[in-house]
Amino acid sequence: MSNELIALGVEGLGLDLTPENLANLELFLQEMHRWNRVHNLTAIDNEQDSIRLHLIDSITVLPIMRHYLKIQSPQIADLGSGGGLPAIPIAILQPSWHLTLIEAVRKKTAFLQHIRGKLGLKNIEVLSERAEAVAKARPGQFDAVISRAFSSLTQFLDLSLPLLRPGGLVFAMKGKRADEELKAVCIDSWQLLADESLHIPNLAVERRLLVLSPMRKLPLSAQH
Ligand SMILES: C[S@@+](CC[C@H](N)C(=O)[O-])C[C@H]1O[C@@H](n2cnc3c(N)ncnc32)[C@H](O)[C@@H]1O
Repeated sequence: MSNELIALGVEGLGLDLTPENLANLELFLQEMHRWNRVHNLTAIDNEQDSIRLHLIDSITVLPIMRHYLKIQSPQIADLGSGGGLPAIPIAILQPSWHLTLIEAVRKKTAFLQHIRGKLGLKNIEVLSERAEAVAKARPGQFDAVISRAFSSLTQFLDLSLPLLRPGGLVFAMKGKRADEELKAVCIDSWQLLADESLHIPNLAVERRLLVLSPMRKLPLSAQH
């Protein structure tokens, strides 16, 4: 695996990556492969697929997130982070954003802590907990919640709602079943702000990023 190999895919995304960014992304992938061999962190073991499917997929969301997250240092929760996607690549490329990685399986959070130290990522925290528990323990603390391959859209929205600050956003990384999943979402409770197609260089798979915001119900006294 080389910097050039990663650059081949990320060039097409229009992100201005520094040599340090590329070195850190590469180190992350190397560590993932190393831990995968021992702990089976992810299902895909082929290096080329891994680069495209995991890493590139995770950073294609960045331009859209940048567009919607206007504040300087948003607090973002990644539910069901697994081996660190999409949170680790985002944290590498956006050092001013703070990411909370929530993952229930301990061997995975051990890997995430290892990555935090290895890459010197000061802008992430790793919680070895179920998202349901964090939703209760830390209500209203996040400007955004994101997930990739975590749960159904409706379950993800239900879990995200208590975590969000007023004005907070949900970013749902989805594949071709997005339309079907959107039909199940209560339109009185959620507004779909964007449904963006993600283009992954050299790979013909349908990937989409849905951006949603909760409709806050007015208290009865404020309704006419
Ligand atoms: C299919 S993996 C996806 C991991 C990563 N987001 C990715 O895209 O590679 C789903 C992850 O969610 C975690 N998970 C499932 N339900 C969870 C919950 N309620 N709270 C926290 N983590 C959960 C699982 O342990 C697993 O690591």
